Amino acid sequence: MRIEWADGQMPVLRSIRERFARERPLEGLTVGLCLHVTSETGCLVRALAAGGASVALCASNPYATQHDVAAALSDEVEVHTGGPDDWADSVAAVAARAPRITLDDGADLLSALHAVPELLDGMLGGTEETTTGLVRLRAMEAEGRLAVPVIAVNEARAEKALNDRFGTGQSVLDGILRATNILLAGQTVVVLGYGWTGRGVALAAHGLGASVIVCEVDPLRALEARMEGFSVMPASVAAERGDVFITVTGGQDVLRGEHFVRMKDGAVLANAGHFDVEISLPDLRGAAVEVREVLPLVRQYDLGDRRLNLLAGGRVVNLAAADGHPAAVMDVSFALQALAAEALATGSFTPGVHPVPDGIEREVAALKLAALGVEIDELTPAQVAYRSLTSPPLDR
Ligand SMILES: NC(=O)c1ccc[n+]([C@@H]2O[C@H](COP(=O)([O-])OP(=O)(O)OC[C@H]3O[C@@H](n4cnc5c(N)ncnc54)[C@H](O)[C@@H]3O)[C@@H](O)[C@H]2O)c1
Repeated sequence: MRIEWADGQMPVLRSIRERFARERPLEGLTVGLCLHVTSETGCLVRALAAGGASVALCASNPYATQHDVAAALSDEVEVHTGGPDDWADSVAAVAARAPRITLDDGADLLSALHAVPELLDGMLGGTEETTTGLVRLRAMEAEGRLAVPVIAVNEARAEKALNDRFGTGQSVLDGILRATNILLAGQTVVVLGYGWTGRGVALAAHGLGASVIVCEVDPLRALEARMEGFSVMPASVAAERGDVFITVTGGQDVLRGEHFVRMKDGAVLANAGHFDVEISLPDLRGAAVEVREVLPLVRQYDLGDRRLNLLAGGRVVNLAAADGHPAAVMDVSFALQALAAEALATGSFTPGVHPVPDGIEREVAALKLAALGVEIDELTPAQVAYRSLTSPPLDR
């Protein structure tokens, strides 16, 4: 049922699945997937299978597997979802199928294939869903070890604009609200880090009626935040004003002792960055006279004269306290994945990391607009001709 529910929220991927079923662009190819095993991934698996692929799936993170989804998919395709102890075996089992195309979230499958070079024979390439995976793959490329093309889905404009901004923006607040049930309207929310993700969090908090303060270390990003209507100030000043603090920088110790001592009684601390090092837990523990769990996902640090409330132990709050990105956002990510797989099957790429071809970005955006019932203009032939002129005509 969960996959059917996600399918209802993923019209772009559904339309690609329907086209794949007619055109069968992946006919006869084994496609290996090492992704979070979720209902949205189930929809991607079905799209690839409709395109003629023989799909083998393992989990990119054994802790995030939705086991009911894995069980449902195992009736349709090959599924290897090991637990934490035998997770590496499940990745190796998919690698052993010698997939011609891989879809990774963290580069584990492609790394496993590179460990057995004969498995790379005839490989068309892979796609990568996450920053961490691209860091690994670029390191392999720099060392001359990356033997196949990889399409960097994670860096697509559509992915940044929709997934990081709107998906993370909404789901981070969802996590905070589920954990605390506070009213955000009228509160001051401090967003630390104004990248794609931080601006999504700021936008969502503003939309719920909060006053938003942004803290940055990059002058250009800080300027953008200010021009987009947010207050900008150093974290040490924001510490005294905020009711809710959200770190989303990718760095460490963004909130630390010097900030905790300035915060108001009852302040809420949440992290949306990848690792649980953005809020200094050692500093919080060091400053506290007492620590207690006040709600299932809320740990309260009593500093003597004030109490600070840490959500989900400082882990990424939209996954730890909510359900991560909505299916409608994964629709765009996985549409990019499906079309990137098709591009690898039908095109010719050289080994190395490649951006998502512009045509795919445009196709996904156009399909998403169509699903939303939005029409846009097209350039007239005269406008197309004008754009190709090297200098504008002097007379009209
Ligand atoms: N929770 C999710 O679902 C989710 C989704 C996407 C990304 N992320 C994570 O969020 C983090 C940020 O991702 P991004 O794509 O926005 O990155 P980004 O690099 O575009 O933006 C990070 C911003 O933080 C700023 N920054 C760095 N250190 C700072 C500090 N000490 N104080 C204030 N600002 C600081 C940087 O100048 C930059 O503008 C990463 O850890 C990423 O993995 C989480």
